[in-house]
Amino acid sequence: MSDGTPVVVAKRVDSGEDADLSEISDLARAAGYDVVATRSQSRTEDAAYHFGEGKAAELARAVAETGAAAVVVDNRLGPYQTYNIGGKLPTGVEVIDRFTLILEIFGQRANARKAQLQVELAELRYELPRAEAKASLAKRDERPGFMGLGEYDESRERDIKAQISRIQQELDDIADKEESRRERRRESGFDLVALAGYTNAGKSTLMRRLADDLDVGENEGLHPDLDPTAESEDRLFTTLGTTTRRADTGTRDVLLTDTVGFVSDLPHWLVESFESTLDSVYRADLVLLVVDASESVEAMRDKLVTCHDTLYERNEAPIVTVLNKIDRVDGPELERKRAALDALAPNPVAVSGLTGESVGELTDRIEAELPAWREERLLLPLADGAMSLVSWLYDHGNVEREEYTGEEVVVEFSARPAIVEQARSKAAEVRAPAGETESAD
Ligand SMILES: Nc1nc2c(ncn2[C@@H]2O[C@H](COP(=O)(O)OP(=O)(O)OP(=O)(O)O)[C@@H](O)[C@H]2O)c(=O)[nH]1
Ligand SMILES: [Mg+2]
Repeated sequence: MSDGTPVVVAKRVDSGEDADLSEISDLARAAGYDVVATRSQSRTEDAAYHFGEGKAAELARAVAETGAAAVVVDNRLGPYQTYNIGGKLPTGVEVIDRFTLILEIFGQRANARKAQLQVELAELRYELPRAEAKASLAKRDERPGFMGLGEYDESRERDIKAQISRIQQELDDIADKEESRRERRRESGFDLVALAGYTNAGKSTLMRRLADDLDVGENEGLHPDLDPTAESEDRLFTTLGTTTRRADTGTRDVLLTDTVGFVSDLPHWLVESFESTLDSVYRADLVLLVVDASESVEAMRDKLVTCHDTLYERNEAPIVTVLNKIDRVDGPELERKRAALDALAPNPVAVSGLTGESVGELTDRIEAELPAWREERLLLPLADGAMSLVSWLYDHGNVEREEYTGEEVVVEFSARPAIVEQARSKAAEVRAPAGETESAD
């Protein structure tokens, strides 16, 4: 849709030298736009135009010179500011703010039903205050078609609210199903580890490095929703949905989930719209917070703060910070960055997902940080069911010893506490199968 469409990118900062236009340009390119010009301004926000009125006129000239079809603004624009800037531009030229742009990218990449619903929900939440503004403008000035949203219609706000609650309901149902799936996976002895981090930090690359090469058929048999692929590209928001693969970290059976990256300056409602996707992070047993260590300390710090803010309220799991891309950083520089970021990223693991360097240290650390397993020893008669219990223990925990002595078998194993409880009742069942107990009558 927007492939190759020329756009002008603009950004305002309150003070200081030049605004950094690199991330917003990357986002525009990720949406498929061709960035043909950039403009920035350092001044306080203008109530009417956001930029100074002179800068708004300069944007219009840049559009005319380059034939751009839209102006992409990195700042948070109010509905009236969007309208006023639009009024300066040649007719038909759109004003796109940071959130609309991100929603556009998400919309293009949303394949699964859940992702589509989340994008739709975010779009509606974005539209609601604008529909309200449009209503009041229409009443005041009788200007129909404000911001290209179509004719003002009395019932539009009510429609939006009804759609929001319908989608919210459907997403809640999906979230419930996913929560029970996480519980089933835990009951089957898996630990759930999630990769989180800023977009483009290298999560998907690390995922492929950690995932064991179980063939897909076997993967599918175990868990129909496991996905063998996780794309990587030097592009923002390559990953949108969630991908889960098995990883062998030594003794534990880990299911590793890769998901959407974080990005700064997102309004609350946008993050909320992706809540059920982020649940795979919030409800994991351990979170690996991936940071691109090849960037400047300042960029790393800003991105870490964004990640912590996103995780802060709802995350329940311990966090291990992973400094990634160390193939691009020399030893002294890495040490300097590690020290500078010590407060935000205590005791990090430094790896390269691309070359595999130090990935072994990471798997050791994963094992060390996962919730502790309990040790247990069971003595079973060599009766019906004993062998299937032993193989169940192999599937759900870590069997350390298995010894046969004539009529009995001794198994020593470790597993998560819930599994140990289940094993005990299964063992009681083997010793005295239901219906065959002597005291039955
Ligand atoms: N040099 C180097 N490049 C890496 C490393 N890990 C990832 N990259 C590159 O960084 C870019 C982003 O990697 P991805 O794995 O797609 O990052 P991501 O965090 O999944 O990104 P999104 O899904 O877009 O949020 C790609 O070009 C990777 O090849 C690394 O350890 N070293
Ligand atoms: Mg990715």
